[in-house]
Amino acid sequence: MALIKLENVTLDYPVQAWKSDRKRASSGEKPIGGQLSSGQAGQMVVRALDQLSLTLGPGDRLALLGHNGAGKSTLLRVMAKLYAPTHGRVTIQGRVAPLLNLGFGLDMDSTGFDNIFIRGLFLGMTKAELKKKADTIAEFSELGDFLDLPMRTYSSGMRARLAFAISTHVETDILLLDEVVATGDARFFKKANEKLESFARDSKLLVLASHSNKVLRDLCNKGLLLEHGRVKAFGPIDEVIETYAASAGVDAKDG
Ligand SMILES: Nc1ncnc2c1ncn2[C@@H]1O[C@H](COP(=O)(O)OP(=O)(O)OP(=O)(O)O)[C@@H](O)[C@H]1O
Repeated sequence: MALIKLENVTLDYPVQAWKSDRKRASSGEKPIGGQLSSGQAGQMVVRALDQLSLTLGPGDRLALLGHNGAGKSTLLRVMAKLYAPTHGRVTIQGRVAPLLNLGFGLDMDSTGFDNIFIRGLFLGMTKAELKKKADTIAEFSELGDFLDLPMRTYSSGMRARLAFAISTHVETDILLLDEVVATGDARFFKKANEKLESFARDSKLLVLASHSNKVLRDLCNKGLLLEHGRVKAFGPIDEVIETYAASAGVDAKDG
Protein backbone atom coordinates (compact mmCIF):
# COMPACT_ATOMS: atom_id res chain seq x y z
CA MET A 1 0.00 0.00 0.00
CA ALA A 2 1.36 3.41 -0.96
CA LEU A 3 -0.40 6.62 0.03
CA ILE A 4 0.64 10.23 0.47
CA LYS A 5 -2.01 12.60 1.73
CA LEU A 6 -1.35 16.23 2.50
CA GLU A 7 -4.10 18.38 3.99
CA ASN A 8 -3.60 22.16 4.06
CA VAL A 9 0.12 21.79 4.64
CA THR A 10 2.02 24.98 5.40
CA LEU A 11 5.71 25.05 6.20
CA ASP A 12 7.48 28.14 7.53
CA TYR A 13 11.24 28.31 7.93
CA PRO A 14 12.10 30.70 10.75
CA VAL A 15 14.91 33.01 9.68
CA GLN A 16 17.00 35.56 11.54
CA ALA A 17 15.43 38.99 11.29
CA TRP A 18 17.43 41.04 8.85
CA LYS A 19 17.80 44.74 8.40
CA SER A 20 19.25 46.26 5.34
CA ASP A 21 19.22 49.72 3.88
CA ARG A 22 20.89 48.45 0.76
CA LYS A 23 18.83 48.88 -2.37
CA ARG A 24 18.67 45.70 -4.42
CA ALA A 25 17.43 45.15 -7.89
CA SER A 26 14.02 43.52 -7.43
CA SER A 27 13.30 40.23 -9.18
CA GLY A 28 10.49 42.14 -10.91
CA GLU A 29 7.93 39.81 -12.45
CA LYS A 30 10.23 36.80 -12.20
CA PRO A 31 9.16 34.51 -9.36
CA ILE A 32 11.85 33.47 -6.90
CA GLY A 33 11.76 31.81 -3.47
CA GLY A 34 8.96 31.33 -0.98
CA GLN A 35 7.00 34.12 0.70
CA LEU A 36 8.90 36.35 3.13
CA SER A 37 6.80 37.60 6.00
CA SER A 38 6.76 38.06 9.75
CA GLY A 39 5.23 35.16 11.65
CA GLN A 40 4.27 34.83 15.30
CA ALA A 41 5.95 37.25 17.73
CA GLY A 42 7.47 39.20 14.87
CA GLN A 43 9.84 36.36 13.93
CA MET A 44 10.69 36.52 10.24
CA VAL A 45 9.77 33.42 8.25
CA VAL A 46 10.04 32.11 4.75
CA ARG A 47 6.75 30.42 3.91
CA ALA A 48 8.02 27.62 1.66
CA LEU A 49 4.70 25.72 1.43
CA ASP A 50 1.34 27.42 1.65
CA GLN A 51 -1.86 25.44 2.30
CA LEU A 52 -0.99 22.56 0.08
CA SER A 53 -3.44 19.67 -0.30
CA LEU A 54 -2.71 16.58 -2.35
CA THR A 55 -3.49 12.86 -2.43
CA LEU A 56 -1.31 10.33 -4.27
CA GLY A 57 -1.79 6.57 -4.54
CA PRO A 58 -0.26 3.47 -6.15
CA GLY A 59 0.96 4.05 -9.72
CA ASP A 60 1.19 7.81 -9.35
CA ARG A 61 4.49 9.22 -10.58
CA LEU A 62 4.45 12.87 -9.68
CA ALA A 63 6.79 15.50 -11.13
CA LEU A 64 7.41 18.62 -9.05
CA LEU A 65 7.96 21.71 -11.17
CA GLY A 66 8.52 25.36 -10.39
CA HIS A 67 10.95 28.24 -10.20
CA ASN A 68 14.00 28.28 -7.91
CA GLY A 69 12.77 28.34 -4.35
CA ALA A 70 9.19 27.38 -5.29
CA GLY A 71 9.14 24.72 -2.54
CA LYS A 72 9.90 21.46 -4.40
CA SER A 73 12.70 20.21 -2.13
CA THR A 74 10.80 21.31 0.96
CA LEU A 75 7.76 19.34 -0.19
CA LEU A 76 9.90 16.22 -0.70
CA ARG A 77 11.33 16.66 2.81
CA VAL A 78 7.84 16.96 4.26
CA MET A 79 6.82 13.77 2.41
CA ALA A 80 9.95 12.05 3.80
CA LYS A 81 8.86 13.22 7.28
CA LEU A 82 12.21 14.96 7.70
CA TYR A 83 10.31 18.22 8.34
CA ALA A 84 7.07 18.50 10.25
CA PRO A 85 4.60 21.00 8.78
CA THR A 86 3.94 24.24 10.65
CA HIS A 87 0.21 23.73 9.99
CA GLY A 88 -1.80 20.97 8.38
CA ARG A 89 -1.63 17.20 8.28
CA VAL A 90 0.63 14.71 6.52
CA THR A 91 -0.41 11.06 6.22
CA ILE A 92 2.04 8.58 4.70
CA GLN A 93 1.31 4.87 4.32
CA GLY A 94 3.97 2.50 3.08
CA ARG A 95 7.72 2.38 3.31
CA VAL A 96 9.54 5.45 2.05
CA ALA A 97 13.00 5.60 0.44
CA PRO A 98 14.12 9.20 0.11
CA LEU A 99 16.95 10.01 -2.29
CA LEU A 100 17.09 13.71 -1.57
CA ASN A 101 20.63 14.48 -0.65
CA LEU A 102 23.44 12.32 -1.96
CA GLY A 103 25.43 12.74 1.23
CA PHE A 104 22.57 11.48 3.41
CA GLY A 105 23.38 8.24 5.19
CA LEU A 106 26.72 7.82 3.41
CA ASP A 107 30.09 7.84 5.12
CA MET A 108 32.75 9.45 2.95
CA ASP A 109 35.62 7.66 4.73
CA SER A 110 34.13 4.20 4.22
CA THR A 111 34.39 2.27 0.97
CA GLY A 112 31.57 2.22 -1.55
CA PHE A 113 30.86 -1.41 -0.68
CA ASP A 114 30.64 -0.67 3.07
CA ASN A 115 28.35 2.22 2.26
CA ILE A 116 25.87 -0.20 0.69
CA PHE A 117 25.41 -1.54 4.23
CA ILE A 118 25.56 1.87 5.93
CA ARG A 119 22.94 3.49 3.71
CA GLY A 120 20.89 0.30 3.41
CA LEU A 121 20.54 0.10 7.21
CA PHE A 122 19.73 3.82 7.26
CA LEU A 123 16.89 3.13 4.81
CA GLY A 124 15.47 0.41 7.03
CA MET A 125 16.89 -2.74 5.42
CA THR A 126 18.02 -5.55 7.70
CA LYS A 127 21.57 -6.95 7.71
CA ALA A 128 20.27 -10.26 6.32
CA GLU A 129 18.48 -8.47 3.45
CA LEU A 130 21.59 -6.46 2.72
CA LYS A 131 23.84 -9.53 2.66
CA LYS A 132 21.55 -11.00 0.01
CA LYS A 133 21.35 -7.83 -2.06
CA ALA A 134 24.78 -6.22 -1.70
CA ASP A 135 26.24 -7.91 -4.78
CA THR A 136 23.26 -6.99 -6.97
CA ILE A 137 23.49 -3.38 -5.79
CA ALA A 138 27.26 -3.33 -6.42
CA GLU A 139 26.73 -4.74 -9.90
CA PHE A 140 23.98 -2.24 -10.71
CA SER A 141 26.25 0.66 -9.71
CA GLU A 142 28.91 -0.56 -12.21
CA LEU A 143 31.58 0.98 -9.99
CA GLY A 144 33.80 -2.13 -10.17
CA ASP A 145 37.07 -1.84 -8.24
CA PHE A 146 36.15 1.67 -7.11
CA LEU A 147 33.79 0.01 -4.62
CA ASP A 148 36.88 -0.83 -2.54
CA LEU A 149 37.98 2.81 -2.35
CA PRO A 150 36.69 5.40 0.15
CA MET A 151 33.71 7.34 -1.16
CA ARG A 152 35.51 10.67 -0.78
CA THR A 153 37.54 9.65 -3.86
CA TYR A 154 34.36 9.42 -6.00
CA SER A 155 33.09 11.99 -8.45
CA SER A 156 29.57 13.32 -7.82
CA GLY A 157 28.22 11.15 -10.65
CA MET A 158 29.82 8.04 -9.07
CA ARG A 159 28.28 8.91 -5.70
CA ALA A 160 24.93 9.39 -7.39
CA ARG A 161 25.19 5.96 -9.02
CA LEU A 162 25.83 4.25 -5.71
CA ALA A 163 23.15 6.17 -3.81
CA PHE A 164 20.66 5.51 -6.61
CA ALA A 165 21.55 1.80 -6.79
CA ILE A 166 21.00 1.39 -3.05
CA SER A 167 17.75 3.37 -2.82
CA THR A 168 16.13 1.59 -5.75
CA HIS A 169 16.97 -1.89 -4.44
CA VAL A 170 15.35 -1.28 -1.07
CA GLU A 171 11.98 -2.96 -0.62
CA THR A 172 9.96 0.21 -0.65
CA ASP A 173 6.54 1.55 -1.61
CA ILE A 174 7.37 5.21 -2.07
CA LEU A 175 10.48 6.65 -3.72
CA LEU A 176 11.25 10.37 -3.33
CA LEU A 177 13.90 11.80 -5.65
CA ASP A 178 15.40 15.27 -5.82
CA GLU A 179 17.22 15.98 -9.12
CA VAL A 180 19.70 13.16 -8.58
CA VAL A 181 18.69 10.89 -11.46
CA ALA A 182 20.13 13.36 -13.90
CA THR A 183 23.57 13.15 -12.27
CA GLY A 184 24.86 9.97 -13.90
CA ASP A 185 26.27 9.81 -17.41
CA ALA A 186 24.04 9.15 -20.44
CA ARG A 187 24.23 5.37 -20.31
CA PHE A 188 23.66 5.12 -16.56
CA PHE A 189 20.84 7.63 -16.89
CA LYS A 190 19.10 5.29 -19.35
CA LYS A 191 19.56 2.35 -17.01
CA ALA A 192 18.34 4.43 -14.06
CA ASN A 193 15.26 5.39 -16.09
CA GLU A 194 14.48 1.75 -16.83
CA LYS A 195 14.83 0.90 -13.15
CA LEU A 196 12.45 3.69 -12.20
CA GLU A 197 9.99 2.64 -14.91
CA SER A 198 9.87 -0.91 -13.57
CA PHE A 199 9.51 0.53 -10.07
CA ALA A 200 6.49 2.52 -11.27
CA ARG A 201 5.04 -0.49 -13.12
CA ASP A 202 4.87 -2.34 -9.81
CA SER A 203 2.27 0.25 -8.78
CA LYS A 204 4.62 2.01 -6.48
CA LEU A 205 4.58 5.70 -5.87
CA LEU A 206 7.25 8.04 -7.14
CA VAL A 207 7.73 11.77 -6.52
CA LEU A 208 10.52 13.51 -8.43
CA ALA A 209 11.72 17.11 -8.55
CA SER A 210 13.76 18.19 -11.56
CA HIS A 211 14.32 21.14 -13.85
CA SER A 212 14.62 18.81 -16.85
CA ASN A 213 11.38 18.43 -18.80
CA LYS A 214 12.79 15.36 -20.50
CA VAL A 215 13.43 13.58 -17.20
CA LEU A 216 9.99 14.54 -15.93
CA ARG A 217 8.20 13.49 -19.15
CA ASP A 218 10.02 10.16 -19.29
CA LEU A 219 9.35 9.18 -15.72
CA CYS A 220 6.20 10.88 -14.54
CA ASN A 221 2.50 10.72 -15.38
CA LYS A 222 1.35 13.66 -13.24
CA GLY A 223 2.74 17.11 -12.57
CA LEU A 224 2.45 19.60 -9.73
CA LEU A 225 3.52 23.16 -10.50
CA LEU A 226 4.49 25.21 -7.45
CA GLU A 227 4.82 28.98 -7.29
CA HIS A 228 5.94 30.59 -4.03
CA GLY A 229 4.87 27.41 -2.20
CA ARG A 230 1.35 27.37 -3.64
CA VAL A 231 -0.15 24.95 -6.14
CA LYS A 232 -0.38 26.69 -9.49
CA ALA A 233 -1.32 23.62 -11.55
CA PHE A 234 -1.89 19.91 -10.98
CA GLY A 235 -2.75 17.36 -13.67
CA PRO A 236 -1.35 15.23 -16.49
CA ILE A 237 2.40 15.79 -16.90
CA ASP A 238 2.28 17.21 -20.45
CA GLU A 239 -0.34 19.79 -19.52
CA VAL A 240 1.55 20.94 -16.44
CA ILE A 241 4.82 21.23 -18.40
CA GLU A 242 2.95 23.38 -20.96
CA THR A 243 1.48 25.59 -18.22
CA TYR A 244 4.90 26.05 -16.63
CA ALA A 245 6.56 26.82 -19.96
CA ALA A 246 3.85 29.34 -20.83
CA SER A 247 4.19 31.09 -17.45
CA ALA A 248 8.00 31.17 -17.73
CA GLY A 249 7.87 32.28 -21.37
CA VAL A 250 9.92 29.35 -22.70
CA ASP A 251 9.29 26.52 -25.14
CA ALA A 252 7.89 23.37 -23.43
CA LYS A 253 10.09 21.21 -25.71
CA ASP A 254 13.24 22.76 -24.22
CA GLY A 255 15.19 21.26 -21.33
N1 LIG B 1 16.89 25.71 5.73
C1 LIG B 1 16.23 26.77 5.26
N2 LIG B 1 16.11 27.91 6.02
C2 LIG B 1 15.42 28.98 5.57
N3 LIG B 1 14.81 29.03 4.38
C3 LIG B 1 14.89 27.94 3.60
C4 LIG B 1 15.60 26.76 3.98
N4 LIG B 1 15.50 25.84 2.97
C5 LIG B 1 14.77 26.42 2.01
N5 LIG B 1 14.39 27.68 2.37
C6 LIG B 1 13.55 28.62 1.61
O1 LIG B 1 12.33 27.95 1.27
C7 LIG B 1 11.92 28.30 -0.04
C8 LIG B 1 11.72 27.02 -0.83
O2 LIG B 1 12.98 26.38 -1.02
P1 LIG B 1 13.12 24.93 -1.69
O3 LIG B 1 14.54 24.49 -1.53
O4 LIG B 1 12.05 24.04 -1.20
O5 LIG B 1 12.84 25.31 -3.24
P2 LIG B 1 13.02 24.47 -4.58
O6 LIG B 1 11.74 24.63 -5.34
O7 LIG B 1 13.48 23.10 -4.28
O8 LIG B 1 14.16 25.33 -5.31
P3 LIG B 1 15.31 24.93 -6.39
O9 LIG B 1 14.62 24.63 -7.68
O10 LIG B 1 16.10 26.20 -6.46
O11 LIG B 1 16.10 23.78 -5.83
C9 LIG B 1 13.00 29.25 -0.61
O12 LIG B 1 12.55 30.59 -0.49
C10 LIG B 1 14.20 29.03 0.28
O13 LIG B 1 14.89 30.24 0.45
